[in-house]
Amino acid sequence: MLINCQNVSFIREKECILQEINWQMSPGENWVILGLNGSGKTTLLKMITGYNWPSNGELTVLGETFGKTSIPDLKKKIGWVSSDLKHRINSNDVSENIVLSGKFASIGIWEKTTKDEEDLAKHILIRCGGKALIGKKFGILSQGQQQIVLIARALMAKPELLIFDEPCNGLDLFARQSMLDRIDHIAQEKQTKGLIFVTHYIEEIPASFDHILLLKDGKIFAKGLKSDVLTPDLLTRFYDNAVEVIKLPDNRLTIIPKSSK
Ligand SMILES: Nc1ncnc2c1ncn2[C@@H]1O[C@H](COP(=O)(O)OP(=O)(O)OP(=O)(O)O)[C@@H](O)[C@H]1O
Repeated sequence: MLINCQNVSFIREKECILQEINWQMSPGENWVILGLNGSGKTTLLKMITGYNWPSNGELTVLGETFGKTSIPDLKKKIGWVSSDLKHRINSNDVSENIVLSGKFASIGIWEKTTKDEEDLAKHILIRCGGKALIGKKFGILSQGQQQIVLIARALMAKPELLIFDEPCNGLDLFARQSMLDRIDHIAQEKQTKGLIFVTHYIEEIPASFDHILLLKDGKIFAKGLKSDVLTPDLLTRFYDNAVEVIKLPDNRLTIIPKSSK
């Protein structure tokens, strides 16, 4: 099991932010987490990555049970691509060095690196579609290019679990499509044991993500196979608004509010 949440709750300032979460993710599965603003997605991810500690219940991630394991070791096995990270990166660092820093799970490089490690960083950046970014400072890159660097940085650590937290935020239509294709490609190449993709938009779900977790008000509203969860009935109850589910030509799905006429 990659993730095993058993009755996990997270309480802050007397408020139950996550309530009795029961969720299992097996190796080889790719999950999408969907939920409205404030539903608890980031809180759950922070718990899985060792930044939040469960208030109740038992949480096991990559075979390590919280309370019995070294969290820094666990953090190294998980890659997290989020736009939050962009603000913490030194804008004067060149792309390949940012990728290289992923090996040490650090911001910036504070350890001596070998030529092999430097070559590997460039190789991963090229594989992620970032050949033209080598030698360029992070600060001058477009949002889409910065996301490519962050994905390559996450892969540099050879993570067992890779999390994409709203990776298409701020991307234009075409940069978004190429980002989604890239994520799909990483999934198909099975570069990690499992992937988690957080989004607000159903049409962004790449074909290789076949499991969905719906979070609502800090609770699991539904979980399971995409075909069972993304139904008009269930989503209408989830959003408290009548919606239609529409299949796009490339088999992706989208939803639109149902006309009241
Ligand atoms: N440390 C904390 N102390 C108090 N409240 C918190 C804490 N962390 C999160 N919350 C609250 O928990 C709720 C869930 O927040 P969270 O960021 O997990 O939602 P989210 O689903 O990721 O939302 P979004 O889609 O807007 O990113 C929010 O109401 C937030 O204010």
